Amino acid sequence: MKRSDDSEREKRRKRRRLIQELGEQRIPYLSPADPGFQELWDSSYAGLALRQSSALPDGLHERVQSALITLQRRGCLLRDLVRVRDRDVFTAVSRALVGQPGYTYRYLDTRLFTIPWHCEGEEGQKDEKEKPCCDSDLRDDRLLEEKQEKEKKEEEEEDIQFNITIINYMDPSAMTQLKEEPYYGMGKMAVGWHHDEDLVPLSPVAVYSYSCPAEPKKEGERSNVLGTAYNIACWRVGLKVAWDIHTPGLALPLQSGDCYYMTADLNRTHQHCVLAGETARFSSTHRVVQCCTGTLDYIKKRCSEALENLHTDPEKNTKSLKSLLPSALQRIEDIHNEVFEWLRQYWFQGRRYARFCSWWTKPMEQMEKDWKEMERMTQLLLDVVEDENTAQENRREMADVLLNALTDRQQHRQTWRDRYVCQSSLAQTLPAEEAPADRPYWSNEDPDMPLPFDLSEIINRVESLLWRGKVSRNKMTLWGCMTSLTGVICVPLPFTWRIV
Ligand SMILES: O=C(O)CCC(=O)C(=O)O
Ligand SMILES: [Fe+2]
Repeated sequence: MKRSDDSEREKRRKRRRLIQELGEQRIPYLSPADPGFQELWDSSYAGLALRQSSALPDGLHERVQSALITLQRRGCLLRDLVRVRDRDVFTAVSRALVGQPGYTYRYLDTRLFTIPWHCEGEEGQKDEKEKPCCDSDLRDDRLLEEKQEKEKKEEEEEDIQFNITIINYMDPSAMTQLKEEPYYGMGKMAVGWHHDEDLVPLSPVAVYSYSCPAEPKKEGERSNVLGTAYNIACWRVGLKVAWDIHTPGLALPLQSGDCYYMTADLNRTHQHCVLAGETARFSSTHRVVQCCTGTLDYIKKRCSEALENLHTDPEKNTKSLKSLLPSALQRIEDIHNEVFEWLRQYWFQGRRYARFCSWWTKPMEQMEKDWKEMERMTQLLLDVVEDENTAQENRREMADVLLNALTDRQQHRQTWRDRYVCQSSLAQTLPAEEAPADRPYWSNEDPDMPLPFDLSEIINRVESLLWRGKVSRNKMTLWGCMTSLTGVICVPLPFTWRIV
């Protein structure tokens, strides 16, 4: 958290410096009609590739486009509440994450959970009831994904499989406040400048762009009529070299059905934005997400690892911790914090997942149960640390581990509560099932919960234990020095640390 805060601050500083340097001026950017466009593309944007709509097989467009429309009609595409520069905002585009079952994708402090796409040979797929309602539609999307994957493989001879796609939708006529692109004057942005986050290094990003046909204009409305066709401003992707105000930017128009690719390390060295056209538009943005810490399998393994340290005596029906080694305790308390974050992320997005896809419901219920057991484990650790009769040699170290974990936990809880409270006003515009849920949250008197939500009182207790430990140690050292100096006791004092 600290490191990401620092890098955020650093970025803000850099951005301010660039804006100052730029003053009132705008940096030039080139579009296809401008001289030098292709040269600029070749020299400064070589990782960008375009595959025009006509180069894709017949039949594909229709299937993919109808799949996208179905997702939208079924209400699967929703605006995310993300965190940008310490503020919570709605994304201008509505989105859905579709991909490998159990995968998640993190961006702007938000973890999205996949609507699973169909996987060949998957157990659950045989059970019709378990399938997400839009699964059959997603298969079309997967065809596209397979195709793009095959093409990319041929091009790059790399064994890369896209594991997720973020599907975006926006109808500019329904948006009143789109931001102007600030550095180049490229026009209204649907998605601001960014690098795609959370990808494996060098992951290509393959984007299918579908602009819906324009509604015919009504009598009397101003339009550029060319015979029966309209000259409609089209959607574009904007590219710029990151932290550079000298290289001109590039604006690439996208006709409906075009694909563009960001290959090699373009996503790292450059930023991109999406410039709104006049009609509604979908995009399906395929990528290879880091999956080491972002899958359900991963977090389930972490839960099991933590719970292994909990021993239940079946006769007495009591629980205890198996290992009190500080390194083991540290790992478990870290897992506890990590699981809490998954739960809050999930519930912050309300019940939207359950509405059209039941895939995550059971796993999240289980995760909440596991996390409750971890609350019990923290309570058991606190008992050991506070028990004066169990003279544990590493009691101070245990208290240290506990204090660090509780301090982090308290801070996370505060951050999530703030996000929730601050959202409440924004969220009032949402249907109940999409509004953020304040979960897990409980009152301090909840008999089901071993420890309170607000940890400040416990943190004070553990802090004062450590503090008293220090005082007692200093007193003993002082006493040892005095007595050996006066010669009353001439042997070194046996010294053991004890928290009293
Ligand atoms: O819609 C596009 O063309 C790209 C969207 C994008 O940059 C994103 O979803 O990360
Ligand atoms: Fe992007």
